Amino acid sequence: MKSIDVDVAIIGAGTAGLSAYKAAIKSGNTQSVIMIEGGPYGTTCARVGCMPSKLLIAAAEAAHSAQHMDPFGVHVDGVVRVDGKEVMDRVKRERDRFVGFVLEGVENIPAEHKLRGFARFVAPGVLEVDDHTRVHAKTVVIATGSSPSVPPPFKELGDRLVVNDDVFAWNDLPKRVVVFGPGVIGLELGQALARLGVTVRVFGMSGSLAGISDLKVRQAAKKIFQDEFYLDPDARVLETKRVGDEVEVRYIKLDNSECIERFDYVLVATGRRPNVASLDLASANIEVNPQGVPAFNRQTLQVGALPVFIAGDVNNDVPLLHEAADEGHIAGLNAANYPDVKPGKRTIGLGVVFTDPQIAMVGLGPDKLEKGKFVTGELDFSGQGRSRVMLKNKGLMHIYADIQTRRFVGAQMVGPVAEHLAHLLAWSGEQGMTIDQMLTMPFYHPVIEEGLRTALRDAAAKLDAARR
Ligand SMILES: Cc1cc2nc3c(=O)[nH]c(=O)nc-3n(C[C@H](O)[C@H](O)[C@H](O)COP(=O)(O)OP(=O)(O)OC[C@H]3O[C@@H](n4cnc5c(N)ncnc54)[C@H](O)[C@@H]3O)c2cc1C
Ligand SMILES: NC(=O)c1ccc[n+]([C@@H]2O[C@H](COP(=O)([O-])OP(=O)(O)OC[C@H]3O[C@@H](n4cnc5c(N)ncnc54)[C@H](O)[C@@H]3O)[C@@H](O)[C@H]2O)c1
Repeated sequence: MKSIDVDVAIIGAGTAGLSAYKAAIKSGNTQSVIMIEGGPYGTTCARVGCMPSKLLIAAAEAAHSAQHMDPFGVHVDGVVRVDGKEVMDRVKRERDRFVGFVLEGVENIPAEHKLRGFARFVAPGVLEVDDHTRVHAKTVVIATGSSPSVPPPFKELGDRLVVNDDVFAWNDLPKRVVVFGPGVIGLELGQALARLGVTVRVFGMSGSLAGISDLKVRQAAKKIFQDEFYLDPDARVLETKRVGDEVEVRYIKLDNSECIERFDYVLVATGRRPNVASLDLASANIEVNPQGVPAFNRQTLQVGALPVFIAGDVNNDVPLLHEAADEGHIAGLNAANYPDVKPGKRTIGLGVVFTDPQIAMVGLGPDKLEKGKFVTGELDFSGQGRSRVMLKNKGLMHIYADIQTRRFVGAQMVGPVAEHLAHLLAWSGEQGMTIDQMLTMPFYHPVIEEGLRTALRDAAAKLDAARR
């Protein structure tokens, strides 16, 4: 077996790993860096995550718009035809373009900085890659990402069971798909498939919906999506079994009747699991929690006091692309500068679900705020001027403000252009702005941001009332 000595070893060449690599190299503080990748290059985001999902959603939105023009007095005379093969062809073509950019970047990394194979610890600071190379590293960055977590009973469905990766490998759209898990993935893909003409049922557990913790916002979202496709966030599924090339599901419908339906595929989107199992962390004396994830400092990304850092989905903290990139940067820099470990800049929480209407979450939700210490400014999008003009007037926005400081602390919403509203709010939060300061900002007319102002005004009035 070949043996090499390096300053920094990075396990995983996804978004976090590549970001760690760039930061370590840029630090100028290290002689040697190696980035180890076992799977295909290209990143989860570009290959089977953010980008292909948004491409499928874009096709779905085009189909939906074309089918819903009548209220404007604009009619499509004839049928709006969705060609599944063409839809999937564009998804894959454009996806490959995005992956191509990542591959180009990897290609430009010197060969001596790259190692192919799956790494695992065999001792503190010592990794074995497949069975060909032993790497002795002064510091290690773990950036191995996450994988779909599939509950065991679904595994009996064989090739009728699919996860997100499989959807983006389809050459054509199937006719009927049952989705388990109305989280971010299930809701985005479920709605997109439904809009593309696939018969879709989405089943969840215990009422949870796309991670929305504000019950009133969640209820508003549930109603909007239920008006469009079959969604039961608290489903009573009695049996799921394979019958020939189909899957039969017996369940209690929302109207309480029992029903049996057959589907081409079961899309399991019941959450993701950090890729830690095969790393053999125990060999490096790394203690882990019940999920197998080491305890780490979220400012430095350091694992305990060890020369080990953990970044991206694998640390199971905030599994989002921009967080993986930020964490990779901090981890890479600290690994290169070890033992001079410094806290890096973390930003306010920001999450967007690309459904229509979109769902967005910023900062803290009501579940994380102390009862009686905050007020909630509200906007119901049904009467919001610009949204109504565009017939996008569905949704609810909640803005949370701290009674003591009058500062914006968080927001949850379902509504039009939530991706943009959420950015304005996140940037305000980053600046530590009060609701009053936010209200001094300009608001054009007529724009959806005027709805944000309504919610801010409501919050300001409630803050005043809370003080009296
Ligand atoms: C369907 C879907 C849609 C998404 N949409 C969005 C979105 O719109 N916006 C957003 O912000 N986020 C989105 N995400 C989340 C986002 O994709 C992830 O947060 C991000 O890709 C995580 O990057 P990472 O570097 O941690 O992991 P990855 O990119 O998965 O990289 C990990 C790498 O480590 C490698 N590896 C694993 N184990 C080993 C080992 N032992 N040895 C060597 N290599 C190993 C893997 O092969 C992989 O290449 C989405 C995710 C999915 C699944
Ligand atoms: N737009 C985005 O930013 C975006 C898009 C997709 C994915 N992601 C990232 O990927 C992560 C994983 O997404 P996800 O949707 O797989 O996970 P998730 O944790 O968001 O949702 C999983 C859902 O499945 C439900 N569930 C669990 N077991 C179930 C069962 N047996 N039957 C039915 N429902 C069940 C849960 O209650 C939950 O609602 C997200 O947390 C997010 O960070 C982000």
